[in-house]
Amino acid sequence: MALKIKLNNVCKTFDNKKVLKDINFEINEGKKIVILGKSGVGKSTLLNILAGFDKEFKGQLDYSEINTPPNLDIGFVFQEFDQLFPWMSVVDNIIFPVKKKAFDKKRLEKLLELIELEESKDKFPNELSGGMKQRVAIARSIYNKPKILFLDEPFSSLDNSLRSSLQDILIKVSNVENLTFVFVTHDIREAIKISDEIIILKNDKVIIIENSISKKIAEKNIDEFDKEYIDFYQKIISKM
Ligand SMILES: Nc1ncnc2c1ncn2[C@@H]1O[C@H](COP(=O)(O)OP(=O)(O)OP(=O)(O)O)[C@@H](O)[C@H]1O
Repeated sequence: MALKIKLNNVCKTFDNKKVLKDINFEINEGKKIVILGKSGVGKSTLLNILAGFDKEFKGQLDYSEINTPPNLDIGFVFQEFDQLFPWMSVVDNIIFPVKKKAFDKKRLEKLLELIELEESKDKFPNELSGGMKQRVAIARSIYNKPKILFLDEPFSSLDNSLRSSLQDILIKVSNVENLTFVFVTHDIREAIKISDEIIILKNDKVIIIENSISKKIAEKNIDEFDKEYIDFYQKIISKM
């Protein structure tokens, strides 16, 4: 059996305000999924429900081949740069979730190389840039080989060139590790670049689009695809 998360009529209300209404879709193993939508549409709310942080919702959420989260079957990367422990080195932050149970030196070395952290491994968070902190957060979230990784706008506070290099690292890591991930963003360009499936969210509406272009973008310059695809997504969002 393969990993599957199935949402059935998921609804969420805050103070009588319906934020999510009858959301239905599936997350399947190996997929790189982006949830795309304007600010305030409920992307983080949905991610928190999927990751098991918020249990107060209506509807059904079925997990196959994964223990109902939150637990170490999932990894989570937040937007904020302060998600690392300031009193721990890069290495200690990365191995923290499983420190006592199973420290795996080879695993650590592989991740430090893959996420380009070798030279910073003994530094502390206050010696790192925002981009470096987010790289450490990614390394920590996947050290234990979670079955699925959730990322909530992890690069949105970075400038464009740094953001692009972090996207490249995420693509590389997810290919090498065969990661299933769900990534929230309001940036169409980012969504097109890193996903193979885009879920466009607008309250009670969800449109799912297979993103065959992402593989081509990995080899070419995204600007070559800008006009056609960004116009396409903008039209969909404005019509929803
Ligand atoms: N704990 C809460 N209590 C009350 N309202 C909330 C709470 N969390 C979120 N909301 C409201 O739910 C709506 C959706 O918020 P959410 O953060 O999920 O949106 P988002 O699409 O992730 O936005 P952004 O892109 O700006 O982060 C917003 O109107 C927000 O104010």
